[in-house]
Amino acid sequence: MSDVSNAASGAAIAVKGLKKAFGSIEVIRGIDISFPHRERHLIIGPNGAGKTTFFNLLNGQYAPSAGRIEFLDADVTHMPVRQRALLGLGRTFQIASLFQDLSVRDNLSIAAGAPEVAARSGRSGEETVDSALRFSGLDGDRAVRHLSYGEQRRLEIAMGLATAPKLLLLDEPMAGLTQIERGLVAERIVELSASTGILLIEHDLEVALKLADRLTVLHLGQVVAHGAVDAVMDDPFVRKIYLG
Ligand SMILES: Nc1ncnc2c1ncn2[C@@H]1O[C@H](COP(=O)(O)OP(=O)(O)OP(=O)(O)O)[C@@H](O)[C@H]1O
Repeated sequence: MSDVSNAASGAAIAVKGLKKAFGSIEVIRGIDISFPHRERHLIIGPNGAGKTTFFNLLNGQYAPSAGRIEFLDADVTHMPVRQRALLGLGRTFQIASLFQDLSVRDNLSIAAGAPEVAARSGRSGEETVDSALRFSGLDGDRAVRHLSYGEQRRLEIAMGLATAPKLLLLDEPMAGLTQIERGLVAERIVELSASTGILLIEHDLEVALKLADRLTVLHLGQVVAHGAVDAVMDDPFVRKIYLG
């Protein structure tokens, strides 16, 4: 790995020796990395590099084959998804998990409902929902089934926000959106990062590179570059992977 990072202090999340195999195929092949608090960090890599698998390990959806994961200095390696979420490790809800017959506001209320959310945010559930609603730019009374695809993607991110995360994992939030909707989501992500750290997987580099503080490139289950955006994009190996 070529390390072009600036020294980072105080990790929000840190992994050591992380590996994940499905049967005999090792998809994550030994990742050591940490992400500081309050950073907008972009993760890129070719299809099949292991980006989504990496997120699934971070949030507890998959158990690692080896290695250790620390979130806010606590060992969460074997902690279930819900418990990590209660600690403040958020992941956007998928459209499939939105309640289509309920209103936008009711969906946000469900996301904000856990007592830990109020404790973490220091705000009432209603305030958290109002703020997530403003963030979404949506009419709270509309039923989710009447929203466009782009609006539902925005609600997905707002649902993540309504859990008052300390770190939010966003997996391809721009996918399937128009150019205008991508711009809106990018603006929202920048706003969001005032109160939470963001780890973002995104294929649309034109939009995503503009909003990232730092960048990590995964390739064949390993980190091949990590650090400031310009330095990583100038890295000869990264250019080779992307430009051939
Ligand atoms: N549950 C699973 N069982 C078996 N193989 C899996 C599983 N999940 C992922 N893989 C394999 O792991 C590799 C990495 O997949 P992953 O989805 O993490 O890559 P990615 O970098 O997110 O790709 P993309 O950019 O296409 O979304 C792929 O070869 C994929 O087929």
